[in-house]
Amino acid sequence: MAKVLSGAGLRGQVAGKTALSTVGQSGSGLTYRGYDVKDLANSCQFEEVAYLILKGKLPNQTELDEYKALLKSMRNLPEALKEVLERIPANAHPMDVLRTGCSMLGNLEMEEDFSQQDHATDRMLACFPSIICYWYRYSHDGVRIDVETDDDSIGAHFLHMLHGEKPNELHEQVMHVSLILYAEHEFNASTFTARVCASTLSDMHSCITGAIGSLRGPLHGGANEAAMEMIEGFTSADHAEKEMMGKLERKEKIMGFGHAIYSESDPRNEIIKTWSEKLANDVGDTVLYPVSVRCEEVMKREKGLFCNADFFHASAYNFMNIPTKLFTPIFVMSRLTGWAAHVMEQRADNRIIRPSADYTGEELRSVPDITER
Ligand SMILES: CC(=O)SCCNC(=O)CCNC(=O)[C@H](O)C(C)(C)COP(=O)(O)OP(=O)(O)OC[C@H]1O[C@@H](n2cnc3c(N)ncnc32)[C@H](O)[C@@H]1OP(=O)(O)O
Ligand SMILES: O=C([O-])CC(=O)C(=O)O
Repeated sequence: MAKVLSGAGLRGQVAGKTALSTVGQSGSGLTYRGYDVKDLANSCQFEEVAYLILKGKLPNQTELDEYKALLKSMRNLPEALKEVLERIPANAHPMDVLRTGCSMLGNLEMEEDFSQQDHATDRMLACFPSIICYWYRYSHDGVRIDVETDDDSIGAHFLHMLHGEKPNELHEQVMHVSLILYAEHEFNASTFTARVCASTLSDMHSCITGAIGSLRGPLHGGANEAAMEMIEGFTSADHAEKEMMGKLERKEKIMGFGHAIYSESDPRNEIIKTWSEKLANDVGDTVLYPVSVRCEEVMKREKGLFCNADFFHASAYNFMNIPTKLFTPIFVMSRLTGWAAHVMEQRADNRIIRPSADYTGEELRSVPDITER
């Protein structure tokens, strides 16, 4: 008989193997293929880290230049996909738009067999920012933007299309850091979704479409959006403290805090927090950053809970004038690398993922005639 797992949410259960990352092995700490995320965020561009995760090694300069040129050449969108995006209303959630965009791309540029998995992944990495911004600018501003900008990086491409002008150096740098921090995280809910889908030998677009749906929820990637909605309602640090205390008394969950694996801290927090502070100084903010810091203090003091990767991403993105609803789609632009690498890893040593359930329903019984129910 199958062993019944004790904790809800499969917490603490080993569900497979990975060579991609380690998460919270000593209560904190995150590595991608053996490199500390802090070192990667300090010294790399996002495209280097995407290459590391997807291809197994850090690129040399020539490899990086070639990879960036390849991605740059794949930013355009097929007309049929643009037509679909133009039909999605402005009040749709951009995560739903991206889910549809990914699925439609899979119809138009199908992964015929697994030998095309690298191409399918690179194409999505290059054109997800185009999908988000093409829809956003068409539905909100009525313009059909040119998605083939000459920007050097994925982050700059995104900001350029969104704002209609090239980003400054600080903003491009923050996008590199943010995309690196979000890129990979072992068997989190969305990645596990992708692996389960991959284990049926399904195609890459199906795996990624399912993962987008999993990431959307506020207990996972959607927390950066939910955190922003909360902090923008606070007018000062003292106001934030008062409201937070009320929420805790009412036993509400505060988005952007806590973690299923880390027990001491989320190493991504101190990195994005530093960049959020730099951005706050750059825009002369005197409210949002102090409010965020006070929320962090209150949660530590009252609940012993720490900020996860999402909390200070909210203020950082806000300082760069990114609309709140686009926060989680940026997470997708990055996590796509981790998802795809996990799909490839699953395919390389596959057995269909099919756990068992502990049955809690009725004993065996006979079907009554419809007149007797
Ligand atoms: C990039 C990412 O996906 S990071 C995660 C983003 N998600 C969020 O920020 C949503 C808010 N956080 C949470 O809901 C949770 O902390 C999760 C989903 C991240 C982890 O969930 P779990 O591992 O199941 O932790 P769990 O919910 O059991 O928390 C343990 C205790 O801390 C409390 N707690 C955990 N997180 C929070 C929070 N954010 N606010 C208030 N209380 C919390 C729980 O209520 C629980 O208390 P209890 O024992 O009195 O019931
Ligand atoms: O690992 C998790 O459960 C959630 C998380 O932080 C991530 O996916 O980045």
